[in-house]
Amino acid sequence: MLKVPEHQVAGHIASDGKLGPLVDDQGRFFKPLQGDSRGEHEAKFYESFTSNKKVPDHIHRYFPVYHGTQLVEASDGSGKLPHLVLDDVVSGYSNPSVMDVKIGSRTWYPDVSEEYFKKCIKKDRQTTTVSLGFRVSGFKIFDHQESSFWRAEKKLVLGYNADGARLALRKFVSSNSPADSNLTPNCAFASEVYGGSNGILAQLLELKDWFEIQTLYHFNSCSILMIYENESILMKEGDDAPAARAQVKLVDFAHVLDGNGVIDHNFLGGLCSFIKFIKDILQSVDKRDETNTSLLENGR
Ligand SMILES: O=P(O)(O)O[C@@H]1[C@@H](OP(=O)(O)O)[C@H](OP(=O)(O)O)[C@H](O)[C@H](OP(=O)(O)O)[C@H]1OP(=O)(O)O
Ligand SMILES: Nc1ncnc2c1ncn2[C@@H]1O[C@H](COP(=O)(O)OP(=O)(O)O)[C@@H](O)[C@H]1O
Repeated sequence: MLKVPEHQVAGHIASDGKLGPLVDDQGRFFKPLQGDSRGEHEAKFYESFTSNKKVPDHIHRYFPVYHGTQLVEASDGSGKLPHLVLDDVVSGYSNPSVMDVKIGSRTWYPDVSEEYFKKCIKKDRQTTTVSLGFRVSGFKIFDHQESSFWRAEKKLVLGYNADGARLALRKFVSSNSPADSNLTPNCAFASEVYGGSNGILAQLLELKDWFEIQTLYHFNSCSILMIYENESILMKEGDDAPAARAQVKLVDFAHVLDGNGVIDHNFLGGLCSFIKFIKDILQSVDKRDETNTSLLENGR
């Protein structure tokens, strides 16, 4: 039995009879092949990428595993439609916080129609795509006060300026109430989620190393998904298991082009800018912790 994904944070959503992705209870994510040949294009990308021996093994883990296409009942009631069958990257999590960040300082690319170009550039200018090289597309976090999920409103997210994006990235790793806009995010989970040898920053840096040299694909309009587990994060003490299980995944390959021997400077530039935001948060948290420690040591 397929159902609407509980943890989807952006893109086309299968609610109110609309066409969107579905999930099963076996950890599979079914994304309907979009019209305008975008769906076939995405399927072709997955086929090429999956079998591409030039892509290093350690890079494959940043992409959802692809299981081909399958005809399944579409969410909009229009009957059976072909869907991409992917691993559901959040299926192993009980209470995942998830954020979708679209990378690049432009979402259009050479040879698109004038109409598509205009649509993209308008959105790129209205959001932080042009100014920062990335935009937050959507996120949901676990509200530890309410023991329920809190979802950022799409309209507000798409209206973020640089400060808004920075605040969202801090909020994403905070334990204080996300619903209260007067509270300064405490970044309680920053070190655990963004930092450490397996954290988000380490994964982004590994991806950056590859993007600095890869000339196989140009990842136009593609997103980074950040995921972490909340279930055990607050009761981690004394437990050696990595509580946060922070993960970076790349999704949405409807607009990927052949790299033709040229690095993907649009994605790489955006990724570097995004990394700087994450580093700054970690630095500010380290500084705060140092100050608190020295205050404690001085008995104040
Ligand atoms: O439909 P919209 O206006 O919400 O735009 C979609 C975008 O939503 P946004 O408003 O930027 O969050 C959406 O962005 P997200 O996936 O939400 O980041 C995509 O850009 C989508 O195009 P495609 O599936 O990548 O070809 C976009 O879909 P198309 O309009 O290009 O079909
Ligand atoms: N393999 C996956 N597993 C789990 N969730 C996914 C997966 N792929 C996408 N998603 C969710 O769906 C959202 C939209 O995906 P995306 O591929 O960008 O769709 P669209 O083409 O409609 O924009 C993402 O923000 C994420 O929340």
